[in-house]
Amino acid sequence: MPNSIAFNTADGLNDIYRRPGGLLKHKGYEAMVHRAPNSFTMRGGKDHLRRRRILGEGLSDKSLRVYEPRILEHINKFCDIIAGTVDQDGWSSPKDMASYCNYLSFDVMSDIVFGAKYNLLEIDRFRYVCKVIEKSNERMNVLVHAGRWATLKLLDRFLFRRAIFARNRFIRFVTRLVGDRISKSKSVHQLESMDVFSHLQEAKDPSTGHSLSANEITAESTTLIVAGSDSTSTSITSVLFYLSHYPEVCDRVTAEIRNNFTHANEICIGATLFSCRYFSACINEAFRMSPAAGSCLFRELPNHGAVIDGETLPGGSNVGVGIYSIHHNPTYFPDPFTYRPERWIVGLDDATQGSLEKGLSVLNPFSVGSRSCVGKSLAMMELQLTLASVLHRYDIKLAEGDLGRIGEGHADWEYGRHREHEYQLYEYITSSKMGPYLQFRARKDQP
Ligand code: HEM
Repeated sequence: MPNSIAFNTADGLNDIYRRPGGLLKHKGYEAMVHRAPNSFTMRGGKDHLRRRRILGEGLSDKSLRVYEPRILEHINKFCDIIAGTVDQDGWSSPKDMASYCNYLSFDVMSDIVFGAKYNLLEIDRFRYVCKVIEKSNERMNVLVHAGRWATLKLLDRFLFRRAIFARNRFIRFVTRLVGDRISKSKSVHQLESMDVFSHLQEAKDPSTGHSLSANEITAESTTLIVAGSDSTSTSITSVLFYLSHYPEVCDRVTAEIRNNFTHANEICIGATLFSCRYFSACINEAFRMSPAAGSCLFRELPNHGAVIDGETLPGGSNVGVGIYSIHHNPTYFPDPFTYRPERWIVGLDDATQGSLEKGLSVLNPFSVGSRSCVGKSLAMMELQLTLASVLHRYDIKLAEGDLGRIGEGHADWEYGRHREHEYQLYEYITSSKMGPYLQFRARKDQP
């Protein structure tokens, strides 16, 4: 795109995303609008701020405390299922974490957003939804980044026939989901049923007193499912990929979790989990290495132009920072393609306060500023609870043979995909992925 410039510096990140007043998202985001814009696709302005405030309530710390027990139920089911039947040494059969984490995240998101129990973890019937979201995003990604395709309707239909079919299937699924939720809201008014949808239904515009329309509520809740499930699943699989490829790191973080929680049912969001510094470092390092949304999130400069990272640029240009790129910039992260959680803890390895601050200044898997991820706390809750529960209950190992190689790069693949110890993600707004295939064994010293 000749009018778009990507920066790869901390100053660029600040000038673009933390700018007072914010920059508009670039026009390509409009390609994602269906029926009504939502907080993700709105380019900016007061409407976006209002919408974001409403969502913020549904995803506030207070709401998350209500959701936590429900999230833990899904996670416990996930833990039971991944262990499944075991061989004579107690190891489960290899499980594809990409699929199981997709099911888990979808179950959590549909429960938290709609109060719906689809139980993809146990039942096949609705698993197709994860696949159609991914397929549909292949096309969306092209439309967002190269909007002109959208105007070439015949070509669009020809090239993306299957993606369009997938999108229509997803829309039919969501229409039914919303319909079910609306009928439920007429009969149920208990706290247990609280979900993000109920916040959207109850919200009123403070200036006009108007509620959101049915189309707006649908658009908003749909985007939460799409934005929230795939990205969280990728982030969980990514940590599991690195732990299974760096056994000494895995041993260390497992010991930390087991030393801090005697029983798995003690695991919850709170001071003890936050005190597990190595655990947090493992998550940060996976976010850095394989961010779920790794591309350049373009913003449009105002008509009068702007100075970005010392460069004067004309109005209308698109500017952004590639999240994957800056996470691998050696200025901020020496030896950027090695998974090294120690870099996030001062005093361990060669990490100093200065190097830590440098790294933190550009670590942005959730983006930064006024358009950063509104679901970050929910995502972190699911991610931390899932990983801590798995590590507490199970020893893990990579499947043997070719199965264990799935998700890795290969020396004879093209440059950039050649690193065996790098989890391979494929950018489609969020990411698609395969593997890792892991085996689980109940820990021997089970308390
Ligand atoms: C680890 C998991 C997640 C990651 C890595 C992630 C990442 C991101 C990123 C990078 C953005 C900025 C996108 C852009 O500017 O185009 C974003 C925005 C957003 N995310 Fe997330 N996200 C995650 C989980 C979630 C969850 C669980 C939800 C819903 C509950 C969610 C809802 C949203 C929404 C609505 C926006 C748009 C916010 C706005 O523009 O004001 N995300 N996310």
